[in-house]
Amino acid sequence: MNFSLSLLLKKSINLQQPFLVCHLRFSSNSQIIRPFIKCNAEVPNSKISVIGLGNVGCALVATLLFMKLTNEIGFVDINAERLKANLLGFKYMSMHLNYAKIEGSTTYDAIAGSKICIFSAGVRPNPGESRLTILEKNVVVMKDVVPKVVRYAPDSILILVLNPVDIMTYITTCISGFPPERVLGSGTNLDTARLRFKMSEKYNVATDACEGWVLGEHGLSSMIAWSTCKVGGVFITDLNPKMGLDDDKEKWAEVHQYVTQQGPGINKLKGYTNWGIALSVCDICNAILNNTKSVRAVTVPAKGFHGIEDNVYLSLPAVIGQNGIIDIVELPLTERECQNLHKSGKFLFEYQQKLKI
Ligand SMILES: NC(=O)C1=CN([C@@H]2O[C@H](COP(=O)(O)OP(=O)(O)OC[C@H]3O[C@@H](n4cnc5c(N)ncnc54)[C@H](O)[C@@H]3O)[C@@H](O)[C@H]2O)C=CC1
Ligand SMILES: CC(=O)C(=O)O
Repeated sequence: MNFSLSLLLKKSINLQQPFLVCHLRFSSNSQIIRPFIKCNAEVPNSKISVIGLGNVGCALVATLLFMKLTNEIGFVDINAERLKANLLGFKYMSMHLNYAKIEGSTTYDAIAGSKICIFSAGVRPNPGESRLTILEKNVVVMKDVVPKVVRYAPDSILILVLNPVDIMTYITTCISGFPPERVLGSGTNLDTARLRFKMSEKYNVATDACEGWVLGEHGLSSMIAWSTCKVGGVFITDLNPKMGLDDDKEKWAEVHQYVTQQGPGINKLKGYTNWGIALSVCDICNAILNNTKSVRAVTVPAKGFHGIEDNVYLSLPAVIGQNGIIDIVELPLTERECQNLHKSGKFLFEYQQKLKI
């Protein structure tokens, strides 16, 4: 018991009236928390909203809370009951993690004024199916959802998670009319993490000692830029010039298989994936909110980079800050890597072209 509380209790036991006086003194919030400035509208906005509170959306909100990235979270879902249950769960969770204002609703006022809106509403592929099989269904969802987000959060930065994420980024850019720097896809940030994880296992070192990029589609046509892979600052191709090739004795090509099979593999085991993508997207949010200018592999319009001529959306390393995508890093890829990136672009562009938006 602290000193003032013990005094208060003593008084309340001995004398009825002083207790009442004390009680009245502290009954009004406005007297305890006294106004200091007239309005705090100048405080930078860090509200993050999630559209679609399923497996991914829930993992995202939980991770945002754990990371204490923002003190204002909004979310929307069409499933009112699940939404209400999760809203209560998150509110109680936030009590243990300091102050955070959390709003959840089936209507879009919950996301009003957001700095960042993350899209995870829609369907996921059935185990064993490609992400591209859900393209048309998720286009329908985005046609419904994006205009509402634009209306309620017109200045936000949009992050796509919904699959197939690269084409969804293209569609959202078209529907929203937002400038391309404010629409990005989680893309191969997750695949790049999976690559670096595998490298760290192989060399028995920390993941931050491993570099390297997975680029192109977030899917089977992605490619690993082997020439960029480093461990402890050393280019692996200096030690093994055959890295990633068919006659590579270290069989690095199997790491590409590993990377592309993680999503489908986890999906087969539990029906969905959520934890890795949640942290991957929170990492992008951190770069935006704190203007860190971190370089991450995210889905961007790739036309004009590496000789790509089609208006296709692919993952390339991008510098991310408070306004979204600031710059794109054009890596010095080998000819073979460039060809693989083009193949991935052609593959996605075929799907993109068939769409009616
Ligand atoms: N890019 C990536 O690396 C990853 C992408 N994903 C993708 O994220 C998406 C979501 O996956 P899960 O969360 O597992 O699915 P889920 O089925 O658990 O959640 C989807 C949520 O969207 C809601 N929803 C559907 N239509 C809506 C609408 N019109 N408006 C508002 N809410 C709506 C549903 O009620 C549901 O709560 C899938 O497309 C999945 O493939 C998942 C993991 C990783
Ligand atoms: C589902 C998905 O896209 C992934 O975990 O890679």
